[in-house]
Amino acid sequence: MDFKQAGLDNLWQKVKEKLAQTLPPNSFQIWIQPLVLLKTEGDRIILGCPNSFFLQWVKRHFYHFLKEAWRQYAPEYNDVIFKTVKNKKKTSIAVPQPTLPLAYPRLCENFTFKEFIVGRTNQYAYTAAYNLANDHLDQPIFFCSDTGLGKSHLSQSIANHMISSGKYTKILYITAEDFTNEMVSALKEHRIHEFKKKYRRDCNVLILENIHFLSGKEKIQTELNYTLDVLWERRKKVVFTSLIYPQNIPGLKKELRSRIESSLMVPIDPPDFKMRLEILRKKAKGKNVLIPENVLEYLAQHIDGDVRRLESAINNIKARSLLQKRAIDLDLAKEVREMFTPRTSKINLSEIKKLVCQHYKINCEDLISKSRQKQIIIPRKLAIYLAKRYLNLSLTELGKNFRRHHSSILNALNSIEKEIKKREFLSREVKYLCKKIEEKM
Ligand SMILES: Nc1ncnc2c1ncn2[C@@H]1O[C@H](COP(=O)(O)OP(=O)(O)OP(=O)(O)O)[C@@H](O)[C@H]1O
Repeated sequence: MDFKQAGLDNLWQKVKEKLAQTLPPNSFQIWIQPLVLLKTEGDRIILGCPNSFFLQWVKRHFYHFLKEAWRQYAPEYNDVIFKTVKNKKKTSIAVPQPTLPLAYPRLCENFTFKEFIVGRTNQYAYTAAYNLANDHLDQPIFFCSDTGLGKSHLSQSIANHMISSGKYTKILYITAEDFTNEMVSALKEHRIHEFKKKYRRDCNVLILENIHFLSGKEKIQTELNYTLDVLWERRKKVVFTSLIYPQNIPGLKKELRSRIESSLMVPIDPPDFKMRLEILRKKAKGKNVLIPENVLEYLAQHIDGDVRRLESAINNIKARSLLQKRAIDLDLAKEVREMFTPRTSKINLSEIKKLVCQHYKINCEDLISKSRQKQIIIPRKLAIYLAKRYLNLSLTELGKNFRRHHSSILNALNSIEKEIKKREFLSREVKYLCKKIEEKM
């Protein structure tokens, strides 16, 4: 018998017993039990993992626990190294497949149903999400709203709820952009089968954010079509989010559009005064900051739209009161509110439009016309871009001001940003116009 190995096995047993007391039973069972003590190399312990996914996960989440536990029982070992072992020692240990949801690393733990303020404008969205998370709804959901109105919060609440209920495993939460990147690298690295398996066979719940990003990406759309067919055939749950409805997403192939349109279409509108007040109250409480009711009401009255603005108002109130040692009163609230309303105080939309039109020698009416002439399209897109940049108007507000649907606004913003990056001449024009605007501010 190899005494050194026997001693090591003994130590490993103790390390595992220690971890069994420290870690949640599920985590221990799934991630520590399958590890195999391979050998030592100098002051390093080498542990074997069943596959590379497992290895990455354990390294990321349990490395410090393992290192500390080893140090406690055998201080001569300073480090823990992981290696994959292909079936070598498998005979002695049953290796469970990782059953934890793959979504864990990407979810924000505060995005829960409990933290979500429900009111007139998002009641339907909340109810749909809650029912899907509790398995009372089979249909896919399509959450649609302008930015910062709770699409990610609700879709992640579904995932967080499912995880904590323990009923669902293999929840995939991913943005359409990451889905695209993952598919492109899978193609390049000849791992497309693995990719397909992950999204079609190994997935019980797919939450795909920002579907509008797939605009014009035909290959990805085709892959997603097949994936959705398989998931629906297997009665799996699917959730989409987007800034715009499928019929308004430019460059969305009709096959994918029709599949997505079979979902429950769920809009989320901007919060009304009552909800804004409630959101401010709750966020202030969450940040441990005591804000008088009249200040909260003032902020709710004057800061609307995007909920991120409300969160930021609370953060700014808190920071100013702490750093400048000031009382939280209406004066402070007015200063903070100013930061969210530059459009009324300094530069406004008509000045931006006028500046662009003067520069390109066109008529201001052309900006809102239907003209597709090149000499009009570029200034129009630039005016939209500058209005977004300096006035932080939402897509809906921009749409109203340029007499366009907000999907066309989104399209204009995406394409002009690309063109500015690509064309040196245009980038110089933008710099010049920005300088002119900033001089007026
Ligand atoms: N009803 C609500 N109650 C509490 N917090 C909310 C609510 N709606 C939004 N929020 C908060 O506002 C912030 C922005 O929300 P979220 O990220 O979900 O928006 P989004 O619609 O996904 O935006 P985007 O389109 O820009 O990704 C988050 O911190 C979220 O917690």
